[in-house]
Amino acid sequence: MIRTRVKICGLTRVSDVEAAVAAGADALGFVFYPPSPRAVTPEQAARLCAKLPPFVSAVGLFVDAAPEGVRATLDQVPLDLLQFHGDEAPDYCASFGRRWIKALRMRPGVDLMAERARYAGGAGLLLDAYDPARAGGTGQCFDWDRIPPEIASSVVLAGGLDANNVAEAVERVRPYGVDVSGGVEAAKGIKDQDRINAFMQGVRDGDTRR
Ligand SMILES: O=C(O)c1ccccc1N[C@@H]1O[C@H](COP(=O)(O)O)[C@@H](O)[C@H]1O
Repeated sequence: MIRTRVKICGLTRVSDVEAAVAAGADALGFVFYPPSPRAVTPEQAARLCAKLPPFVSAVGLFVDAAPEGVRATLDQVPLDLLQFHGDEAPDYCASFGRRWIKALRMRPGVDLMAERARYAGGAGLLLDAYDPARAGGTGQCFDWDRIPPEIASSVVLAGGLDANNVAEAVERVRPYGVDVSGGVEAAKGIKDQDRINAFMQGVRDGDTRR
């Protein structure tokens, strides 16, 4: 059975990090985008990462950040992977000497095959809903049928996932991984252990059907 990887994003509290790890998350996301209600400082993120087990990855999320800001964050936080969620160019993404993924917001008309070729130097693509007013973390789904079947197994699916829809998402899309933020929260930036556990159960249910 294929095991869909899970990233839980937007962690701001040690207790939420512990709950996500205990539930079996593969990766934890830390938002370095000040306008987000889930934003953390490098100092906070360093504390949150301090007790991560060896096989759980720390992912840093940036949105069109100044390169010196990304570098300063990397000096303080042991990030395993960078997630670029804005309009960053491939050369920018590759300039930090760290593994990275590119988030693509599913704008009308986006050509995923062309974008995949454009960002081929990265570790993968994350697909999120498009909202012209917000950079991400919108809690909205997009039409999963827009994902070309030939790339589905390599993408991370995001956008509006929660315990109620993630099993269907995994079964239908068959992605490499899923990413969730709002769907496991009690309030913005405050995760809920029961929702995390229910989400993980949904992923496993989807895995048994994919
Ligand atoms: O979480 C945020 O606040 C955020 C801000 C700016 C860009 C991306 C953000 N989060 C990412 O958005 C997607 C979907 O989140 P949700 O599950 O719909 O709430 C996910 O990749 C988060 O990492």
